[in-house]
Formats: sequence, C-alpha cells, structure tokens
Amino acid sequence: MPLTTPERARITAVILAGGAGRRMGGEDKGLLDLAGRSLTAHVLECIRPQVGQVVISANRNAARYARFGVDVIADETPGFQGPLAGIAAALAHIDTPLLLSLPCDTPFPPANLAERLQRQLAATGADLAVVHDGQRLHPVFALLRRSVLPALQAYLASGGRKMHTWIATQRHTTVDFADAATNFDNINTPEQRDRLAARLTGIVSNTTSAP
Ligand SMILES: Nc1nc2c(ncn2[C@@H]2O[C@H](COP(=O)(O)OP(=O)(O)OP(=O)(O)O)[C@@H](O)[C@H]2O)c(=O)[nH]1
Repeated sequence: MPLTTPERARITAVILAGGAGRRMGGEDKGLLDLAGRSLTAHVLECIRPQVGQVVISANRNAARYARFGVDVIADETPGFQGPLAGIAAALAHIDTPLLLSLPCDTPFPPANLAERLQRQLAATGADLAVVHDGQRLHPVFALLRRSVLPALQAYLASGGRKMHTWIATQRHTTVDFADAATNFDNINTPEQRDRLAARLTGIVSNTTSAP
C-alpha cells in the first residue's frame, strides 16, 4: 500500500551528487545530460512524489544545483570522501526522522522505493533498510533513521569510508528488489551513458511510430 501523506512527510530524500566522477573523466555526473535532461532531474522527478522533501548533496556547481529549487548540501569534509560523507551531511541537515539516500547516477529508481524500504524498516525495527537486487547489495539506496548520525560521524572520524563495512556494524535489514533489478542500473562511464541514451531514443521513436 502506498505511503500516506503523514508517512511520506517523515522522510527526506537526499540525491547524492557529490562524487568526483573519475570514470566519467572528472565530470559532475549529476549534471550530465540524458535524453535532454540532467541525471539529477530524472531522479528528482521519480523520488519527489515518494517523500515529504528532497535535498541534493553536491560539492561542485552549487549555483546550477540551486536551480532545482531544493536545499543543496556540501560535504563537511573536502576532497570527495565518498557517499557516506554526503549521507552524514544530509543527516545533520534534515529535521525529519528518516533519510532516504539514493545516487544521482541511477536515473530510474523504482516508483515504490521509499514505500518498500519504509515498510520493512517499520516491521523490523532496524535502523537502516538497504536495497538488495537479488544479486548484490546497493548500499547507496538506503533508508536510515536520523539517530544513526553519531555512529556514522564516529566511523568517518576514525577514517572509515566503506558503506558495506559501516552498514554491517548497524542494525540493518535488506529489502529484496529482485523484481526491479534493472531499475538499479547506473551510469559510471561515457559509454554507459551513450548506451542508455540510445535505448531511450529507441523507446521514444518506437512509441511515436506506433499506429
Ligand atoms: N556527497 C558525496 N557524494 C558522493 C561522494 N562520492 C560519491 N558520491 C556519490 O555516491 C554515488 C556513487 O558514487 P560512485 O559512482 O561510486 O563515485 P563517483 O565519484 O560518482 O564516480 P567515480 O569517481 O567514477 O567512482 C554517486 O551518486 C556519487 O555522486 C562524495 O565524496 N560526497
């Protein structure tokens, strides 16, 4: 059953767009074009109806991200320390009890992402619910209680950066999204972007040529 308005209001989504994009030649992936819109615009469109509010985690091009009309949060530590740094900054910023993290480089996340993570978090009483696609964990797709912030800050302060390692230390649950595995296909390289763009163009031209 879809989340109710009060349930959605308890969740802030953070779109993580603060990475170095090394495999993309150092480009800011969140602003990359796919089918005429930035990757961040695709993710924002999908996630906005699922939650109460959205913020963007970005470390460059603040003015361009500001045009999305939501809060833009930079990491507290410079130098691209990884997704956990963005999640920590977002947890410190929000005033909702739950944070939904998701990356900017996965343009079509499932339309029931927040709902399924929230239902399992509530049912298990865990502090974190993480996506599993049937093959592997996708730790950047997670619903976290705000109360995990001190533990995350301590992990980062100790030099920890790995999501899998930190999640393993927390009371977590995994949510099976095997039925939606392709929704978690992401874009890391120019070739992956071009392939997906070509597929989308095919879909559009097939649709428009239909009788
Ligand atoms: N806020 C923040 N987000 C990050 C950071 N590093 C990665 N991310 C985000 O986490 C998600 C997964 O990142 P990766 O694809 O592993 O890293 P990337 O920097 O984007 O790309 P590569 O340098 O090619 O690995 C993406 O949405 C990134 O924008 C960081 O240091 N800070």
